Amino acid sequence: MDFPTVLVVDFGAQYAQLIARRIREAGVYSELVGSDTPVAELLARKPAAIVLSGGPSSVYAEGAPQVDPAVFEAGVPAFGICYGFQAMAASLGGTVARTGDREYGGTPLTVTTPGSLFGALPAEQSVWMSHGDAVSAAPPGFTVTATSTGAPVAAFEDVDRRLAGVQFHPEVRHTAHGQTVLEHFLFDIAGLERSWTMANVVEEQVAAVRAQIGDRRAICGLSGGVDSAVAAALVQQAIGDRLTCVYVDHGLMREGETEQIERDFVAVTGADLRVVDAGEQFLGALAGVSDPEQKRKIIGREFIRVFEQAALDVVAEAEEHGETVDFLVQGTLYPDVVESGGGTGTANIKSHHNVGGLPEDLTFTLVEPLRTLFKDEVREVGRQLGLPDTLVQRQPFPGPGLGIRIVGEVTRERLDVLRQADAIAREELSAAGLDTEIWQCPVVLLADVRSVGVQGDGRTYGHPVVLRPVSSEDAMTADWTRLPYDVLARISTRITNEVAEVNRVVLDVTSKPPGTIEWE
Ligand SMILES: Nc1ncnc2c1ncn2[C@@H]1O[C@H](COP(=O)(O)OP(=O)(O)OP(=O)(O)O)[C@@H](O)[C@H]1O
Ligand SMILES: O=c1[nH]c(=O)c2[nH+]cn([C@@H]3O[C@H](COP(=O)(O)O)[C@@H](O)[C@H]3O)c2[nH]1
Ligand SMILES: NC(=O)CC[C@H](N)C(=O)O
Ligand SMILES: [Mg+2]
Repeated sequence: MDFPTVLVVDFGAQYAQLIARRIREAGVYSELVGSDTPVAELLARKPAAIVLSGGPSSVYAEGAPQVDPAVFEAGVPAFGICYGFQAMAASLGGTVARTGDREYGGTPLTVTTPGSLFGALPAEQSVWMSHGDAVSAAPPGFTVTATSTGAPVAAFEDVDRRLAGVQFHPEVRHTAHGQTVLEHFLFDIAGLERSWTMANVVEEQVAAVRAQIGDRRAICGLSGGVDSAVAAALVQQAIGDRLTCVYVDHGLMREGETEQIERDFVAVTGADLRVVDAGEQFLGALAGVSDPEQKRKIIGREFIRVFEQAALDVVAEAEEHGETVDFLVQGTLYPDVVESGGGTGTANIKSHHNVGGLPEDLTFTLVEPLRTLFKDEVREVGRQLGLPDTLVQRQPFPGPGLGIRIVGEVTRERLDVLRQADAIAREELSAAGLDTEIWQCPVVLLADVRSVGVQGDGRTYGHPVVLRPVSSEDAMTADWTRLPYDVLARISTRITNEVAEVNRVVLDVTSKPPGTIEWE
């Protein structure tokens, strides 16, 4: 590790990676490690500090993951959050119990002793809690610095030993002063300094990709989206023209997408791009399939089949013979990984085509330089690489495309209907200047639902489309965007007038959680 690194020990929280990301935001490099990592291995990495994450277990339960006191004896600064706070207390001689006073969501916190963790922050503040257990007695040597109704010991610190912890979640935005508390730990208790920026990611990843691929060849799945554009630009910097980009037109794209990629990406980067028309192949494989997970796996598999063929073509054209292309570059981000159940002990919410949807017989070695990052971090990497805002600020569009926005079987006719409705919604949202305000706005066709309408004095029996405008910072959580009524009205009128099969437009007003952004 070249930069002082804070290791976040992941006890199985959906949001553990958020902690690492907030630490990086504070200017200190951070990575996750599994909670089963042996202490010796942990310490051998010479972490600048250790943060213990939240998690679903109860420390006093049999088999619950524990923290070896050796971690604290080694003199490494440590910070516990929620479960990590409780595990720290238990390990150092404090007590943890089920208090019966659960706290979920926004909770008032009273700072009893400002100390180093709270410093000049207000004595009363709102924090985000999610616990049923609580520390009932702090370990010897610690000062209790805050309290809440359900957590008599809601924060503690032992500045001499450079140890501290909190029951609440400083990493979530809903905790008013969360980032400041985290920074107080990093800078005032652990004594670290700001030593890292997104520019370091570029340097470090370019070097890592160079070491991984060497003088061999790679192909990159390029979608025209932000993540693959940034991944491709980064790998291009590492291996130059030994990278071939492959854009798969799987027939599930939106209107104008294929033309746009040529214009935006190739013009800017001069990349070697091949466009593969695989519409027949994908639609054939999806025929008769309605189950979302099955669709995702089929799409993930067909993508790989196309990449395999493209790799053979690249080899056939290459001057040196006997070569193979063994590396596949993908713009995989951390949310794709965690939702596919790829975090340490996290649930499978949906199989993203590029992670959980990959076929078992995958022979490519994956190159995923953005795998630990969140979208806004990737946008920053893109800017560092000199990509223009038109590319870097694009709204996300999922790899499986309109295939997971048709609830029911995917057919060519249904895709045409959805494509028209989607184009109208996008056109009106752009015209209203709302593109930067919304994260993305999926338009979903409820192909198996019909409702009665009246148009031109006649009866219609058509399908509804759903508008799903969301605001988000990183796609891990989202809220539905309060679009102006007149914009909604224009979209609705135009879709029902211009798309013959659609006679109803509905608005999705669900946040994430409980809903996900895409319907499938
Ligand atoms: N049509 C496509 N052709 C080739 N590769 C694709 C295609 N769609 C997706 N991929 C691959 O799958 C990865 C994940 O897709 P995803 O949609 O998450 O990222 P993206 O399209 O690059 O960015 P964005 O999130 O902005 O849409 C991409 O980074 C890319 O490597
Ligand atoms: O490349 C992708 N392959 C997928 O299989 C996939 N599924 C969801 N998404 C995108 O991920 C973000 C979170 O979406 P969800 O709330 O629906 O899980 C949103 O931005 C979604 O558009 C995908 N992107
Ligand atoms: N979010 C957490 O880390 C929860 C910790 C523990 N399971 C509790 O309920 O108190
Ligand atoms: Mg995409």
